[in-house]
Amino acid sequence: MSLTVEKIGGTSMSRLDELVQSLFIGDRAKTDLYGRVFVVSAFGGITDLLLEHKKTGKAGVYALYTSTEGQDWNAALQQVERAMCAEHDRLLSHPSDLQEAEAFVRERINGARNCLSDLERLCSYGHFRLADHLLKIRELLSGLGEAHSALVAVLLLQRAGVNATLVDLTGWRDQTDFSLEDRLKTAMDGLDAANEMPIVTGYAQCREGLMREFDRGYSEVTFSRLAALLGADEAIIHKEFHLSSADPKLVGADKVRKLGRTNYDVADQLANMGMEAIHPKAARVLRQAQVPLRVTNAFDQQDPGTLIDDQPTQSPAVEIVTGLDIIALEMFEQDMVGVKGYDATVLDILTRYNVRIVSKVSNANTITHYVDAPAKVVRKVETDLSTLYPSAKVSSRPMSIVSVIGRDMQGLSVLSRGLQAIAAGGMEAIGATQGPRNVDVQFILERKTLKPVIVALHNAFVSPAAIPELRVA
Ligand SMILES: Nc1ncnc2c1ncn2[C@@H]1O[C@H](COP(=O)(O)OP(=O)(O)O)[C@@H](O)[C@H]1O
Ligand SMILES: N[C@@H](CC(=O)OP(=O)(O)O)C(=O)O
Repeated sequence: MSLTVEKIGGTSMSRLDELVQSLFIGDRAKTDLYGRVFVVSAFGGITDLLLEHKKTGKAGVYALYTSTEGQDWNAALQQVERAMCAEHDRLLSHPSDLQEAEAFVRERINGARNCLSDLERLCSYGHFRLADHLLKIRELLSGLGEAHSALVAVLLLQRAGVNATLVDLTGWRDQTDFSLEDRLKTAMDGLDAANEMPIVTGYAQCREGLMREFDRGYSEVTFSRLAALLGADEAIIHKEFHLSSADPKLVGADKVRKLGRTNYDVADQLANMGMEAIHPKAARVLRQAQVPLRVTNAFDQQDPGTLIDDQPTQSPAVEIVTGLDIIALEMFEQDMVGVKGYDATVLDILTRYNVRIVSKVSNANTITHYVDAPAKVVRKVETDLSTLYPSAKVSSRPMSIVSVIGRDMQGLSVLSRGLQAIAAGGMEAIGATQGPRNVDVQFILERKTLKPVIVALHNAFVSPAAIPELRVA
């Protein structure tokens, strides 16, 4: 029997009703239903409400609870409860399923609320510090989202006649101290994948702390570790769209092309640009276990999607254009020339505030980091730098970055052609960089031009009108 481990992301989970009749069942014979283990994310937007919004940073329950300003986390938790119930009310129809899902949400949300209130009370005494428990709280809250979506999927599938089994790795009321590997092994032990369909929570409670090691996007880590552990024939990530030459929502679903084939190098560049084809740490696990990875469109299961492996391409080409808003953090110091240590100090401070660096440039007296972090955090970095280097000019500015990416773009003059395409669209690049490895070219822009520049570069390099050697066949 072949075995696949398959992950469904949050955006697709919210369309679970469509997936039951296509991805999960489709036109499969009864026996072909099995041999597939599904790892599921929380419904779209739920983890954002539980923790903080992944893109905007807007505070969720976790961020409110841990802020020092005494904010109303309880109201936010009620909002999560309402959002979860709205999801399963929309998806389930059988009264007993609805009842079960509602009771489940109530039990877990009340449990979490009690934990948070008790801890708050405890920490009002000097001996107990909230700071010692931050990670535990983050883990506790995260698990609620995946436990709920997995249960709803199981209820829907069982109602459709599938022998689906809930595999809850969230450690709810479980005292055992498992490593991730042991939690996965124990949960899978005794399951008969040939005759049942395990629906596994993308969050797994473990000694290492999934959130500490991997933070958001953690369900891909659970997915990859499970695929490696079970020696899966293939690991498959189902997404809302095919992995495409640009965001279909931005450029138009009819204008983008499916990648079809790419490699982990490109996947890493995408992750760096915040467009996670796969969590980089999950990619490494699959690479090492030699499990092939496929990214498909959850709603187009006739199509094999995109295979990601370690192979270089035969012919240079542009594969994808993607971008994001960043902040340019600049330190100008006349005395920097020829003196070592400035860079290391900036890095130390950025690390301390957990600021994600997307790219950087430096010259004789200026170091600029293009970072993906809330403005509030960047301001703290600026203050620390100004205190350490009183004669330096430290500043930050909102900007955007667009990257043109391909396994090999040797000889394609992407930098100069890209600048021409931007200028031809009446826009301007503030900066541009190309490394000697020829896998990406980055353009730095004013924020208002992010979207039109992605469209312009996609037109120039990928659309049917683009010069043939620039795009993937
Ligand atoms: N190059 C791209 N190919 C496909 N989707 C993309 C691309 N760039 C951005 N997206 C966007 O990514 C969004 C999230 O999709 P998906 O990865 O399925 O979410 P999730 O993390 O919930 O699985 C989609 O709505 C799509 O608009
Ligand atoms: N729900 C979690 C885990 C995850 O991986 O989600 P997604 O597959 O939707 O990116 C998050 O938002 O971080």
